[in-house]
Amino acid sequence: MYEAAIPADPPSIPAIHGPPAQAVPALAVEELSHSFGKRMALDHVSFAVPPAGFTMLLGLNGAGKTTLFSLITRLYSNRSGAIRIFGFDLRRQPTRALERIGVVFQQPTLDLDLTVRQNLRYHGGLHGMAPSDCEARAREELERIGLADRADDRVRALSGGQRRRVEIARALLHRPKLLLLDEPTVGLDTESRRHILDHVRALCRGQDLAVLWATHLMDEATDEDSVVVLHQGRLRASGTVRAVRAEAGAATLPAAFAALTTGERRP
Ligand SMILES: Nc1ncnc2c1ncn2[C@@H]1O[C@H](COP(=O)(O)OP(=O)(O)OP(=O)(O)O)[C@@H](O)[C@H]1O
Repeated sequence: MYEAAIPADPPSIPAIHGPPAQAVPALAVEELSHSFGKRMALDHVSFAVPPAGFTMLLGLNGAGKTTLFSLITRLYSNRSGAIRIFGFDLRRQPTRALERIGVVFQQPTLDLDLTVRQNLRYHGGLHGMAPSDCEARAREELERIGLADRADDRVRALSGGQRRRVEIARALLHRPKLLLLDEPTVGLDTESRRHILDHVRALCRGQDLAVLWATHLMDEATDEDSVVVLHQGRLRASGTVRAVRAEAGAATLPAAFAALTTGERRP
């Protein structure tokens, strides 16, 4: 009911005269804070993810990456600050905001005793997709990840890397425009890691998709990426890899990251 009072379109109408309108970010996080008791997991964090392209969310253990994902997916509700997805405020327009995102959580969430197809159908049902559309999309995404021939196998029979790929296919089933992945390569061998990363980068290029990929593995970032660096709940840097390197006065991203995440909280 609350949503009916809100304009259907995000606030990005370009002016006919005047400066060109900025593209609405896929994700805008504004002054976001979150505490667990006295522990501040996120402290006035602000950054934006461009509407298409690959953004790495970099942070050591405990930086606040999972807490941030939990707030963006509404597992927790934010009491301070704002989260906008393609201009839709998550608190005021949750349906419009959430339908635009797909999520791969840190912990695997497939039902191991259901088949691949049944897992995808279940997700499509939750998103209100018509069964025929859901079937067609499942076929499309399974073909894209090279697992169409495993659609009727139980997930339990798949390798760790294959399960991750199914989770990515599932996250994309309802055609989101922003894909969030929380440490999606943890626990995978080098080849599976590379395969998953290459797959998501290709999606990003070919599907006009914005990706936010949380990791603490520096070697997963490239010079073309945008990065957001979190440390102990605070934003330490955000922007292109080049800008972040320049800000830290470092020659490489790992060196910049080390410089930005050393020591205690900045005042
Ligand atoms: N449910 C919770 N209850 C209490 N404290 C929590 C809870 N979840 C996270 N924290 C704390 O919040 C801080 C941020 O944790 P978070 O899991 O968001 O970090 P992270 O960057 O995802 O780390 P990791 O890479 O280890 O998953 C940590 O100090 C953590 O101990």
